[in-house]
Amino acid sequence: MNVAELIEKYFELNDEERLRFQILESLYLFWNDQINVISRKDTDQLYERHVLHSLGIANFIQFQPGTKVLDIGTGGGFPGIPLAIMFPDVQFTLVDSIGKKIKVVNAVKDELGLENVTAHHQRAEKVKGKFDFVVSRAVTKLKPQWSWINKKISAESFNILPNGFIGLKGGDLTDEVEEMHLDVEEVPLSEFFEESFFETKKIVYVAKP
Ligand SMILES: C[S@@+](CC[C@H](N)C(=O)[O-])C[C@H]1O[C@@H](n2cnc3c(N)ncnc32)[C@H](O)[C@@H]1O
Repeated sequence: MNVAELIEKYFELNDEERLRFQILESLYLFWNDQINVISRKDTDQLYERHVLHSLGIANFIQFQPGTKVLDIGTGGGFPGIPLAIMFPDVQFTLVDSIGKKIKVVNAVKDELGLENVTAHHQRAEKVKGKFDFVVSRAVTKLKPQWSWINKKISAESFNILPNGFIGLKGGDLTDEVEEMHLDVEEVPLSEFFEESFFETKKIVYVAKP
């Protein structure tokens, strides 16, 4: 199954989106040789393990045009870059505390001509401004992430779900969820995607109280 087929199994793509997703592979192969942003054993699984995984969020919520999304600990741009391809009218801010990863994000963004992405070498705790949603994948436990970002989530919601945090996580989350002392919605990605990789993967959603 080629790239477009894997993504188009689940999402309708227009020509521009399809082309951008196709170009991603050569961009990440080139950049990953120089700066390790995705595990080298995973590069042949880029579309399933990184792109489709990131797009789990697009199955959970269709962001409205004008939504502002912050991706904390984006690494080489996950989930921010695939989401920015899928939602061209949504503004994405991608941050990571490691500068060379942001160099890769900026190169990918420029090659794809993604005008809805800005990327900064910055710690999540230091980001200024307000966002409708904060997203992340594989950064740290929920509680510290929530403490970094909860005051950066705007109180006025205009999407189908209240503003909040949407994370991509794996494994047993019982302890992490308990220590949050807030409602945490857990949605298995196997509800959306049939590939076995997603059997243990989840979306976690915390609405701003
Ligand atoms: C395991 S990587 C995941 C990268 C990417 N989200 C992905 O799924 O491919 C975790 C990333 O979080 C970044 N990170 C950790 N703590 C951070 C913080 N306080 N602020 C910004 N980035 C942070 C690290 O530099 C690293 O790039």
